[in-house]
Amino acid sequence: MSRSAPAAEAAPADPAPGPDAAELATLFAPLAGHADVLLAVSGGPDSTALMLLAHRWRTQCHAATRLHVATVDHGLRAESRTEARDVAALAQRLGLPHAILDLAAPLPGTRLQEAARDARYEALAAHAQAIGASALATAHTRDDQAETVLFRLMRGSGIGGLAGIPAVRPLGTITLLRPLLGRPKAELVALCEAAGIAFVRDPSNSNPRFARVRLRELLPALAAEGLDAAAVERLARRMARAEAALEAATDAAAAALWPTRREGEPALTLPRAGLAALPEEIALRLLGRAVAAVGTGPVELGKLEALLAWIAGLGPDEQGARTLAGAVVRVNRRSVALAPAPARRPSGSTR
Ligand SMILES: Nc1ncnc2c1ncn2[C@@H]1O[C@H](COP(=O)(O)OP(=O)(O)OP(=O)(O)O)[C@@H](O)[C@H]1O
Repeated sequence: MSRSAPAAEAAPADPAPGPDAAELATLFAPLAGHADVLLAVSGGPDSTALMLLAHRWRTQCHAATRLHVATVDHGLRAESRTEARDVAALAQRLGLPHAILDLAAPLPGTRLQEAARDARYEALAAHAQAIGASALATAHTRDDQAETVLFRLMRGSGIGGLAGIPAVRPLGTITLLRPLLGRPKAELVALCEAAGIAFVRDPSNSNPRFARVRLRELLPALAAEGLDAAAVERLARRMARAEAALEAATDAAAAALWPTRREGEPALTLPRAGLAALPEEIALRLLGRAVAAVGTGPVELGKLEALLAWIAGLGPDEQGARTLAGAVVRVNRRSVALAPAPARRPSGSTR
């Protein structure tokens, strides 16, 4: 990584530009309900700004929440330890406890970015629990939100995926918070610079080997056509609203069609006519839940669409069976029955 400015002994400038006390109180309101919050700080500009702003919020708004900081050292680059120690030094100057976390196991050679992210969240969540923090805060920005939504659009995501990164979500037994999700990255970079704080720039963020990086390079051209981060974030908010309504409608359909189904039951049966009578989007979601409940987990939307189209295309007296994501789906005149697929099946046999 390259540093934006010398990792000097510069004390954070005060008073610094950025949100005032009232804005800080709004931004960090989701943290206020937790006695202890762990801040995930990589040393990049966004998370360095998160640490500065959260500290300012605590002091200026007299918040009672105790802040802790952790940096995950993935051990992938020679400089990573020094960078983690620089974050530790800044945290110390702010009076915040800091920990450097190593990964539990070496990372695989494939899907490195995804594997690193999963391992990072695991390490951060485990540390949060160990220190008694009930929430973990990351520094995702409006730019991250826009990038995620466009990336998912490119990958054929449905409404849920286009809802983007949630500002609050459960992470095991703790809560994951993203208080800066509505703020532009440029503002956070400017804030660090104005405060005289050095930050690191991860070279993997500009490595065109990664699809996300190639997409990021297209963003200025899209913004010039009006599809900027604010527009994408608005789309994500609307999608999140639609997603919540559709999930509620699916809950209602599930309650009507499986009123007696208990958690952990190995097989379930949906009335074929009841499924056919639902709006297609709700039928897809219900079928997706059913497959995930008896099979091996979430199903790709395209495969689910193909399954529903196959069911809908069967004549009233026709029957058949298909296997999807570890679930066998058997259709007869009256019902669509789902059961776990046997662990190993002879190839081609789905009946
Ligand atoms: N090495 C690290 N140590 C601590 N926190 C980190 C580290 N890397 C990232 N984070 C946290 O995660 C946030 C998002 O980082 P980044 O955008 O690089 O992650 P990502 O791989 O895109 O993961 P996500 O799926 O969470 O978006 C950062 O702002 C920071 O809060």
